Amino acid sequence: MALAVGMRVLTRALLRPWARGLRVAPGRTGPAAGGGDGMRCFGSPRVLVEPDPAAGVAVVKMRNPPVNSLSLEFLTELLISLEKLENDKTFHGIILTSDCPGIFSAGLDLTEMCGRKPEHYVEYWKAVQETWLRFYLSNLVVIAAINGVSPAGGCLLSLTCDYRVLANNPKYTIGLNETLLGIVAPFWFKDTMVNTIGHRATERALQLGLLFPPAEALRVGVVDQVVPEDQVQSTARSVMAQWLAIPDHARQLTKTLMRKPTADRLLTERDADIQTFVRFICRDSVQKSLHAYLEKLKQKKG
Ligand SMILES: CCCCC/C=C\C/C=C\CC/C=C/CC(=O)SCCNC(=O)CCNC(=O)[C@H](O)C(C)(C)COP(=O)(O)OP(=O)(O)OC[C@H]1O[C@@H](n2cnc3c(N)ncnc32)[C@H](O)[C@@H]1OP(=O)(O)O
Repeated sequence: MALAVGMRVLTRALLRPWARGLRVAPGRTGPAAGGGDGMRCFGSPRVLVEPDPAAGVAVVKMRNPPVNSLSLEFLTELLISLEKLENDKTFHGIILTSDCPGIFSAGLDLTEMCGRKPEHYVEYWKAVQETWLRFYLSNLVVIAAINGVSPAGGCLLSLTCDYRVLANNPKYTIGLNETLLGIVAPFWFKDTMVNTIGHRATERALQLGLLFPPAEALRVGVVDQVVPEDQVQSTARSVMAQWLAIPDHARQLTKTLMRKPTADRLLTERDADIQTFVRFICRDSVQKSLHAYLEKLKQKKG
């Protein structure tokens, strides 16, 4: 039932005008296609997929410049790429990384949550929920090669992965900083963090909106490994090899066992969660905070 709802969201998304023609952009043979068997890169305007069929792995590169903000279009393209890889028996794992220098993802796109109509907020939030559910419950091994800053929704996306490798650069902070924007991380953002770093550390991190630099992120457990910047991709590949060496059915069932209770909570409260989001985001005070935050980002340049 829940899966059917998810499929409907995805199908509707695929029917949108801007989603048409996203299917497979003919590409070059991927540099990541180490097997050299000629399988081509594919993807969409904002998501580049570099397949390595010999290894059963695909590198999924987010390229929604300047900051990989998670707009409705971008989320839809990510979902389409994930679904395509999940439906192709060649692939057992994906490495999620960024094509935007210094930025993994700036999180949810603030322009999707500012000055829009309630119907838009409903549509956007459905896509955010769907992305979380799909990545969190994916049967594939998903490893995040975090090669840039990763606040809020960017951090959440990496927390849906099975393993996080972060580049050792003090600028590459990671965390759920929603409170700094005057907004609140929904319960499933919070639950994902609790499942990763525990209750007390999450309570502190979320209330203070902490963005952890690499050493601290490693200490608290937000990431699993910190490596020199030029070793992020190779480390993600070695970690992937370890994970793929485990019998797939046993690993998948164990992942489901660990994650299903958390996902089920959103699946059963999906509509209520949308209503909560829309009510919250439509508040004048919240809109003011978000506008002010966006303005501050823009003025930073001037
Ligand atoms: C009562 C119970 C309630 C329960 C709760 C219910 C509902 C919950 C309600 C809401 C929850 C919603 C959850 C949201 C989670 C999020 O992800 S919010 C987004 C948080 N993201 C951030 O804080 C990051 C902001 N960005 C930055 O800090 C910097 O941009 C950067 C990522 C560090 C990069 O810096 P850099 O100097 O390289 O670039 P610029 O800052 O110059 O940015 C370039 C360009 O991009 C625009 N931009 C940046 N981030 C975003 C974004 N997230 N969305 C949209 N646009 C973004 C920036 O404005 C610049 O634009 P330009 O000036 O037009 O070029």
